[in-house]
Amino acid sequence: MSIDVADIHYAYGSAPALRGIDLSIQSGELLALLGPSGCGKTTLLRIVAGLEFPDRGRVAFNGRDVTDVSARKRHVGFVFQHYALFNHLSVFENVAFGLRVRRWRLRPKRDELQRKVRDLLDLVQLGDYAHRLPAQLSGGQRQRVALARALAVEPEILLLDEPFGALDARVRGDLRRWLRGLHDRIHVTSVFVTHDQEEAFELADRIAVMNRGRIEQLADPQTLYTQPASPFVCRFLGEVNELPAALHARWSGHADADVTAFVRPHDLDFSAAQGTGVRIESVRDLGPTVRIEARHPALAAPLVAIHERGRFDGSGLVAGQSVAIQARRWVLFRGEEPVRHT
Ligand SMILES: Nc1ncnc2c1ncn2[C@@H]1O[C@H](COP(=O)(O)OP(=O)(O)OP(=O)(O)O)[C@@H](O)[C@H]1O
Repeated sequence: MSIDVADIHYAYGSAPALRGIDLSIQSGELLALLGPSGCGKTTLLRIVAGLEFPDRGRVAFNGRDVTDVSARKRHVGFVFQHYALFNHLSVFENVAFGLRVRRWRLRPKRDELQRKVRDLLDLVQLGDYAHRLPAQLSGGQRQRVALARALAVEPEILLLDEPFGALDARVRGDLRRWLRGLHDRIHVTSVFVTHDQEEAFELADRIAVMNRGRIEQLADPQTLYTQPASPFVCRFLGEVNELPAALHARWSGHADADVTAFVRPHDLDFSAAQGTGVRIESVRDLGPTVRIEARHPALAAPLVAIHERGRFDGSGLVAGQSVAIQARRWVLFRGEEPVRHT
């Protein structure tokens, strides 16, 4: 089922949270809403769900206007960061709950309900845990129960709000790969909220980067990374060096004084060279890579390069060494506007 959101505005009292959101999500797509805390991700998700109603704008599912339709009638499944499973009910009963409370016409018969819940538990790989209580599960297992419960009513849209936010990094990584695999099998149109760019990149078909109630850019991960639409998007996607015109003119061919080159640490190279005025301040061993910070007399912030270990070993780069800098890739901005490569 496709989702179309048009010109959505929403304010909490007099404080605007969404300021003109347009977004089209294709049927079967997995879309991430990515952005810093407070940018409006959750509010937008709740409007799609029907838990909030916009001050202005429309929401449509498969072309049908649902702006004024209640959450109950929108047939969407939800998973939240702290999903309130019923602690006194078994895993099986938690998943069955959504089916038991359906209107009697839609409520499955006993055998069918058993089969359905079993199938769902197998789908989330918890078939052997049906009789356990939530307290006897790990955090990751609990989130999978929450997902099975959301899927039980066969939603055509699945909405996930930081579903793995409360879990440790390792489990998060495992669960998001698992969720991606699940989505590839069941293809339910899904929207998930995250402030973690790595999570968005690994999971999503497309990512909407939000900032202060607006979408700054909507694109697939690769386009977002290689052609960020604004300095904000570029900074939000990870650490980046910002080099003024005079410094990068040599590589970029842009002598334009207003242009700034944004260079990722792994696209910046340092090499030992005398008399450049750029000095290494610190070298930090990160295992497979080495993080090197250098001080340029014209820049307030240190320049950061990340070198692969193979390239670093034997390079003679140590604290105090004077270095030449070279960028392999960059994106240019003139103020807030991207400058396209010619
Ligand atoms: N119930 C509320 N009452 C008043 N203001 C609210 C309420 N909920 C959210 N806001 C404000 O609306 C803005 C958007 O909030 P929202 O929760 O949508 O952001 P978010 O991007 O999901 O943030 P986070 O990543 O921290 O959850 C924020 O400035 C927030 O302070």
